[in-house]
Amino acid sequence: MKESVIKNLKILREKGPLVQSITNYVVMNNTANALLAIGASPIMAHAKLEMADMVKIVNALVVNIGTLDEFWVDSMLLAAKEANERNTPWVLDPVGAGATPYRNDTLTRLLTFRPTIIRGNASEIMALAKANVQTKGVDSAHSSDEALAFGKQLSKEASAVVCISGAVDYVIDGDKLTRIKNGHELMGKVTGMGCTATALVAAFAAVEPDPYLATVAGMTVMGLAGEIAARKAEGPGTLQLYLYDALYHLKESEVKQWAKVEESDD
Ligand SMILES: Nc1ncnc2c1ncn2[C@@H]1O[C@H](COP(=O)(O)OP(=O)(O)O)[C@@H](O)[C@H]1O
Ligand SMILES: Cc1ncsc1CCOP(=O)(O)O
Ligand SMILES: [Mg+2]
Repeated sequence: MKESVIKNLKILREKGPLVQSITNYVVMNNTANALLAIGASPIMAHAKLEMADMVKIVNALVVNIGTLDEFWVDSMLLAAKEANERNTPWVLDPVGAGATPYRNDTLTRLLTFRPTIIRGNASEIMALAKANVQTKGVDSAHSSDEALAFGKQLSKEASAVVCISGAVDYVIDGDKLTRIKNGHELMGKVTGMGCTATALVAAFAAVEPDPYLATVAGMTVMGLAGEIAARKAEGPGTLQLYLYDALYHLKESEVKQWAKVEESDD
């Protein structure tokens, strides 16, 4: 697993894939900068009139429903449909799933276009798997351990790779499971860390044909960069800044030494 992360980081930096995001107002700048820092090329685009043309030229797509509205939802559906038809990998970030019926209905419609990967926090994954949970807006009210069974169910039902993020990140592909124990609790104090993880996962999916390996690579790199940034940070503000530097400078030797990635049978 570690070797695959290292290989994919090298390929990503060589290829500089183009990643489109239809994402929320809160994180547009942060996720674009994180994509640049890791070596990808970001484009944020949500106009309905350019959607089909845009999806044709990108290497991966993020659909993040964080600040959805009726105009954006139309664009999201168009983009997801186009990506599905073209076999372009697309990653769904179900921000705030379970918070309102509008979010849940939109997610049900998006799922019909078969996301390649779904990355959410524990409450969001539980809500998507139809657990009867009350979520706390965009933040998780559950641990990733609590969501594991629901993540497995969702992966099978949606035929997608599912990532449940949290203190431990789980990456699930049907019966396959990887645990990633990197990251830092200060990451929970900066908005957009999950959205950034999703964007990185999309960048890896643009260069790695196996979405399971791409998700493991994206989440490992995010966790490591968060951990490295937290060593220098004095609080949430500096954590955000140091995260870009950590992504930019992340070395093969650091992945080898510090990645805590385990594939397991349960
Ligand atoms: N307590 C924690 N310890 C280590 N890493 C964490 C912790 N909480 C969040 N992270 C990391 O922060 C990133 C965002 O995860 P999360 O907070 O679950 O998503 P979201 O921002 O969508 O709620 C992931 O890379 C995750 O591993
Ligand atoms: C605060 C907020 N409100 C709508 S989207 C958003 C950002 C959520 O980002 P993340 O899920 O990565 O913390
Ligand atoms: Mg989130």
